[in-house]
Amino acid sequence: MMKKIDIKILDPRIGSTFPLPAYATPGSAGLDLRACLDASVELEAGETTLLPTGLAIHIGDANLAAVILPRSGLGHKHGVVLGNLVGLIDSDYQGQLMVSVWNRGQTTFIIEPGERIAQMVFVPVIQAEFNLVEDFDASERGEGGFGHSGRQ
Ligand SMILES: O=c1ccn([C@H]2C[C@H](O)[C@@H](COP(=O)(O)OP(=O)(O)OP(=O)(O)O)O2)c(=O)[nH]1
Ligand SMILES: [Mg+2]
Repeated sequence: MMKKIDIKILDPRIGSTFPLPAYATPGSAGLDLRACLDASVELEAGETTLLPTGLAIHIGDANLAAVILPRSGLGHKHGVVLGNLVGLIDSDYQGQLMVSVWNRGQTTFIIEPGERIAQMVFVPVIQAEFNLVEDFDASERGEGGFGHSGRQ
């Protein structure tokens, strides 16, 4: 199912020099986000930097959000992941989409203008209304967690 999401172009190069985010294949879950840069950025080993995308979206529906995730090739081969591990875009956020990139690798990584540096996935959200109770209805797990059931 496709859903219309309002998008604003903040940098005139978006839509010409740098393509708008688009699904690469009909089955893609993620839209690649590009670094909207004037010049390449050298990200030294261990360094984190915040990159602009030149775009803003307004999701405008509390039952939707977007998450920004690493690209697996960048993360696995180059150690370039996200400084916040996962970015969460609230449905009422109207500012520029920013990507925090962290070079957790051992070597400098050069980010070129327009490079696809992360991906964004729209996800359904349910906002909870808390129902205060003294005791929960019993469940099979109860309070067991954190490896409670062993490793095999
Ligand atoms: O990778 C990210 C993460 C967040 N945001 C924007 C959208 C999001 O709605 C807003 C706030 O993010 P979050 O709530 O995770 O950050 P915070 O540190 O709690 O900031 P705030 O006090 O503004 O909520 O920042 C991005 O552009 N990129
Ligand atoms: Mg917040």
